[in-house]
Amino acid sequence: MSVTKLDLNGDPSASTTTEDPLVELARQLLVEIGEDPNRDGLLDTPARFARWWREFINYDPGSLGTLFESIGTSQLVVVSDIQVWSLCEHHLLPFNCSVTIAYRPTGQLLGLSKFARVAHQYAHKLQVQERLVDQIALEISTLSGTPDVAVIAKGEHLCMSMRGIKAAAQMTSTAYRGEFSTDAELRRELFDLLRA
Ligand SMILES: Nc1nc2c(ncn2[C@@H]2O[C@H](COP(=O)(O)OP(=O)(O)OP(=O)(O)O)[C@@H](O)[C@H]2O)c(=O)[nH]1
Ligand SMILES: [Zn+2]
Repeated sequence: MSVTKLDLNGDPSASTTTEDPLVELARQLLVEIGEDPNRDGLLDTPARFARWWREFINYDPGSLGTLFESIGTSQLVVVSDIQVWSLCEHHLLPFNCSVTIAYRPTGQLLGLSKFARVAHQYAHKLQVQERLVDQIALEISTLSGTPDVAVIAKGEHLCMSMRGIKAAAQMTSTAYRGEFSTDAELRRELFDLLRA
């Protein structure tokens, strides 16, 4: 794993390729936990570690901008059970979430795949689950021009199940924007749909 540093004066021949600092960090980590980074099985591990971190934080959601013309109704649209992985910012351990996004497209219609792209985009950061749902809801609202957005996520955090209290549990967090935060009837409609 290497990082290419471009010459600041714009001379491409002066660019240098240096090792990603994450590689050395991983070697040090292995030493600290009593491992030998030079043993056969671990030789490529620091480079793999660096690659996975870069892959995680450099997630590219691709195109988010595809919008379709409004169909002129305020029907409820729900995209449910989008599976994402994120990292808890307290322990740097993974948590998985099943994310459900609902909106009333009074503005424009958002392409179906964009809901998953947005969910992954905000999962690919150090997170707490409450902020994850908030950020997804705001982004969907901004992209679609629709104030009425709800995001519900159900997650299991390895920092809770594999260490510490060692209790597997599901955490549900919600973000309601626009009418979803004021209209109990609309929320009930959403819950009924999710149960159906
Ligand atoms: N609210 C919330 N808490 C989280 C999330 N992810 C992890 N946590 C919790 O963050 C807390 C961090 O608490 P600390 O007491 O500082 O850390 P700790 O000593 O490792 O705590 P324990 O996990 O209880 O062993 C823990 O209670 C975690 O379970 C999250 O997404 N949302
Ligand atoms: Zn944690």
